[in-house]
Amino acid sequence: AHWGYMTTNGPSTWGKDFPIANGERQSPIDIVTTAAEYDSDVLGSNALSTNYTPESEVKLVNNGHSIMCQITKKGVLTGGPLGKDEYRLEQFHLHWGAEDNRGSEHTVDGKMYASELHLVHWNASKYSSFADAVQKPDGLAVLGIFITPGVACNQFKVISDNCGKLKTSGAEMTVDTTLDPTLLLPSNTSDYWTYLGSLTTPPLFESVTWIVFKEPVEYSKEQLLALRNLVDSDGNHMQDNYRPPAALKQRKVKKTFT
Ligand SMILES: NS(O)(O)c1ccc(OCc2cn(-c3ccccc3)nn2)cc1
Ligand SMILES: [Zn+2]
Repeated sequence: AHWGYMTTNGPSTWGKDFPIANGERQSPIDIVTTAAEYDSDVLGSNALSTNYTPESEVKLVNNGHSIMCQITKKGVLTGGPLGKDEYRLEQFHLHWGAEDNRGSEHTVDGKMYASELHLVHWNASKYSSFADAVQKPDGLAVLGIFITPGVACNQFKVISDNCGKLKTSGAEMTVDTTLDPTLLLPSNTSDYWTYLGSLTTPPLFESVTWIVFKEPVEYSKEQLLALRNLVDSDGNHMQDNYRPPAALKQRKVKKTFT
């Protein structure tokens, strides 16, 4: 049966079809803030930098386990733990709960946020495409942004206002409006945790350099409700589509702030 987030096909069953689920660098993780190591050279050498071109139209897909925005413009992420390599923005998507008290994949000292936004990039300095990079240990970089209920996020409106038209799995649509991925980021992009991990959904490839921002962004209650009204590939409400934290094993989490 197709993997999902229900009792019958959820994260505890993924190891059957994807043995790497119990691997050495799985994601997400619980970020233990006191154990994270301040690493000035991650910060010092060159600050993390994003250079995104605003999308002139927004391509949205309900892929059965999340809502995804496919990126067509050139968007580059480099610096910080990525060094000189340039990672190209491929897509972004989210994970969320049925209620505000859960929904993020990474947790901070055990705290779960209502949702988590993932901006997925692939290493264009070393590989020829996302498909080529997706299985390489330095193939991907994902920005993790925590979402907490509050004021509406204007840049996210194009997604939340169209969830109603993307109800069922496989639904796609193109919205004729601009979207600047930079405006989906928190105001503080200097303070983050970073560690080597994996895709948080099957095939769980261990190819991701994770960069999780300390500062959450706010979405309105209505925007969070719009996500919860989506329908997954089994015809159920798409909710609680998050993987719980995996074992840290022999990894260190670095931080750029004291
Ligand atoms: N949640 S997350 O940000 O960690 C995250 C990010 C990206 C993901 O890609 C799924 C995927 C696509 N492909 C693929 C393989 C070959 C060709 C084309 C696509 N393989 N896995 C999954 C989870
Ligand atoms: Zn994700």
